[in-house]
Amino acid sequence: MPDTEAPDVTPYDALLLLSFGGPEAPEDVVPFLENVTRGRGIPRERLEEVGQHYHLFGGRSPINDQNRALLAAIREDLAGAGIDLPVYWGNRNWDPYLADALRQMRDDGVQRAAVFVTSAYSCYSSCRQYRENLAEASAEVAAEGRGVPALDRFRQYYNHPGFVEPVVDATLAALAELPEAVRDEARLVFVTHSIPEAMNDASGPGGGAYVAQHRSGLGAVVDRVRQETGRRHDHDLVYCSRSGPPQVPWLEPDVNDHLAELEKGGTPAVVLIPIGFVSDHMEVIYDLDTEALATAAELDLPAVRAATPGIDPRFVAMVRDLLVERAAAERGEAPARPALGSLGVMPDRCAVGCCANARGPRPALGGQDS
Ligand SMILES: CC1=C(CCC(=O)O)c2cc3nc(cc4[nH]c(cc5[nH]c(cc1n2)c(C)c5CCC(=O)O)c(CCC(=O)O)c4C)C(CCC(=O)O)=C3C
Ligand SMILES: [Fe+2]
Repeated sequence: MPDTEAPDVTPYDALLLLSFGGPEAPEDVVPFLENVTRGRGIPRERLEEVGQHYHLFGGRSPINDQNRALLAAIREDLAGAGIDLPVYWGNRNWDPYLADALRQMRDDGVQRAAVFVTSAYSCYSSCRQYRENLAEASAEVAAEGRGVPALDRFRQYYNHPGFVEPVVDATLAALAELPEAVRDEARLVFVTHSIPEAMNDASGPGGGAYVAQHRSGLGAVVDRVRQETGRRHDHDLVYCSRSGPPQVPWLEPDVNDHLAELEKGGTPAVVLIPIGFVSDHMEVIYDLDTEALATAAELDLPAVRAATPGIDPRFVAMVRDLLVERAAAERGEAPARPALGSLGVMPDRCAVGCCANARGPRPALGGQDS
């Protein structure tokens, strides 16, 4: 970039990619599931079933390779913008673990890092739990007596144009794959991870943010699709990957049940849009591509699954935009904060009590009280 100056990322001297992690070999599957579900009361049968999903794909989750690709793309994007910043990667549930990433950062002399989490929405699982992970790993590394970098987690980005625009294009591409005769009447079925109703009720600063954010974000997608096609497609928000004991209510309807209802009601075709996922996780390749598409085929309902953002250049550039935005804010400036839809921008630091942990308060970084 000869003519433009590199954006200022002071006070940051590193970027950290924080993700879920996944098994990479058959022998990893059980220990991985134990890490995920420790103390979360998930029935044995559900764990065995989910283990089978992983074994169907050779015991290897796609998520770590997707994060390796994202890491490479972020590094390339930052370098292309003239930003010279090391990028680290750590997971909640599998190697490379978050605490090891923080140790490496400490050893490399990192003082203050910005944190990008591979999860776009507010709820305990997708937001506060990561903030607890940051607090716990920081405390673990700090206890070694050689310091630990300060960590600032980015705001939620479900409504950032860099997330929404790739979903719009993926929806248009999926519509184009449907037979022309049914394309105009195709229903847009947005899918996200189910969570317990109580977790949704406690999500965000005022409660209910998980569902509200999905509705607002998918509304922006539907509007943009209409601009491109001239049609406002009927649409729904439905759920996949329900877990937990049967007596605990989770968000419904399940995507498979919903497809059966749509078919009964005469819907001629559907596009499945995994709006809750930033890349093709196991939930996408198993719950949607394997299970839901099989349900649609049984129903004789034409269905196409839209792509996730993955390493779309706009999604990758969004990470840089969030970095530059947050750096400016931390320097006391008032940066532009792009956001689509009706709900506005989420704060850089979560409100006190936001996305409460059902099992009681635990230390969490990135809050107004941390
Ligand atoms: C909201 C949400 C996201 C989206 C936000 C984000 O991306 O973080 C997400 C992502 C993911 N969830 C994943 C995997 C699992 N989630 C589980 C369990 C659970 N998820 C929950 C919620 C979420 N999960 C909840 C409320 C539970 C019940 C237990 C608990 O209350 O904690 C279980 C245990 C078995 C089961 O119960 O199904 C597994 C194996 C993977 C990796 C996939 C891969 O390998 O590609 C990813 C990206
Ligand atoms: Fe999950």
